[in-house]
Amino acid sequence: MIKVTIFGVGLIGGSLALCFKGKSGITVVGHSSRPSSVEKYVQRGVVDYATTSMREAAEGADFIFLCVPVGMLEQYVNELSRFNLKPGCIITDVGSTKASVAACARSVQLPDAVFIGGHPMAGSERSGVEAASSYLFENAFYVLTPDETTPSDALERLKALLAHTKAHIVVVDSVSHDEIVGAISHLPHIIAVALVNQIKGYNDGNHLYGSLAAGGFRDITRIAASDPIVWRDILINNRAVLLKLLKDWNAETEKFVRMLETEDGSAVEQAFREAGEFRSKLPERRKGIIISTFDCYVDVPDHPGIIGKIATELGNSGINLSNIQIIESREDVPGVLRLSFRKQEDLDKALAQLTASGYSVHL
Ligand SMILES: NC(=O)C1=CN([C@@H]2O[C@H](COP(=O)(O)OP(=O)(O)OC[C@H]3O[C@@H](n4cnc5c(N)ncnc54)[C@H](O)[C@@H]3O)[C@@H](O)[C@H]2O)C=CC1
Ligand SMILES: O=C(O)C(=O)Cc1ccc(O)cc1
Repeated sequence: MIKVTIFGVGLIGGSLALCFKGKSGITVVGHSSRPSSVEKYVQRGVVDYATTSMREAAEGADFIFLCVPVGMLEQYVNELSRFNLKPGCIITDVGSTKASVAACARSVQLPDAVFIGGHPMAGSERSGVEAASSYLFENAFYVLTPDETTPSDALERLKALLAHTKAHIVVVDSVSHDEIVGAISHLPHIIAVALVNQIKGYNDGNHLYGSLAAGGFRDITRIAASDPIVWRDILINNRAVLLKLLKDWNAETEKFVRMLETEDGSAVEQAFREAGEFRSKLPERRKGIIISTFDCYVDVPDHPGIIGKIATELGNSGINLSNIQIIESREDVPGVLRLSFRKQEDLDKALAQLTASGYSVHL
């Protein structure tokens, strides 16, 4: 039996557990310091076994995944170094930053064990085991950050296990990882939060800002709803990279200030043209780090059970719904449901199915 231990069975740890559980020869063990969480993991069928004992979870494990907030990773690595780990045990993490945990693992004596940093570049603004899904990493990139001391057979064993996630493995050095992911994920999260808070300030004076900000504004700021603790740790940990990126960001917004002050319409045009051109070349079909959803809106009569009815109808037709939400902003119809899908194909199927069942559906 291969024992895979997960510390921090939340969105990412829970999703990994679901990818491995039930696969032949694998037993998944979850750890939490809270007894009520341990019970919940087993009840929900996310792990085969769960314990509040770090030692029991770690000892005998072939693979250990650290899936806790970035600020806790070093503490966990230090703690693991005090246990009798199984010879050949692979310790990996899923933190959104890689350089500091790699440096910590290098400085700590981990007899018989090998540390290889990791970062599944998929997730969502949701958190906790309730949001975990075995499909989360499918077709996404999964970065591994081995260094020159990493034994190649250990890297291959980790890659073989991660094949269960159906993600595409990419090997990058930890410092480059933090620079690139800082730019494409951490900076956008800061911008989304700053933008929402800017509008929140205006809304305190006039509530029309919030009312009219539905739709597109909600979409581009979805990631502003991400977990505050997880993001506190990521931003503080990657602060050196982010301070440089924020300076560059200020320079970009300054360019717009100057274009508007000087009424330079052709410079505005050029900025949109350049951005559009680069954006059109970005890979479209691979799941990116910031995941888009494919949405449609359904007018629904205001009666109990309607959400369940629609969800069941889609489920029975094999259509994977990723989110369902009641929208209150439209007053001209009895009720509107926003249905979100991860794939265009599922959205297309849902449109056909619900229209055939007599619902009024719009994009
Ligand atoms: N949220 C996302 O989309 C992604 C997150 N990550 C990384 O994965 C790790 C876990 O993030 P999520 O699964 O999103 O978070 P989560 O909040 O869903 O899960 C965190 C887990 O760590 C446990 N934990 C242990 N000590 C904790 C402490 N001191 N404070 C808070 N929680 C503690 C929690 O009980 C929970 O089970 C983080 O390092 C994050 O940077 C990586 C890829 C995507
Ligand atoms: O919700 C989204 O689209 C994200 O951006 C999720 C995410 C959060 C943190 C990561 O390190 C990787 C992906």
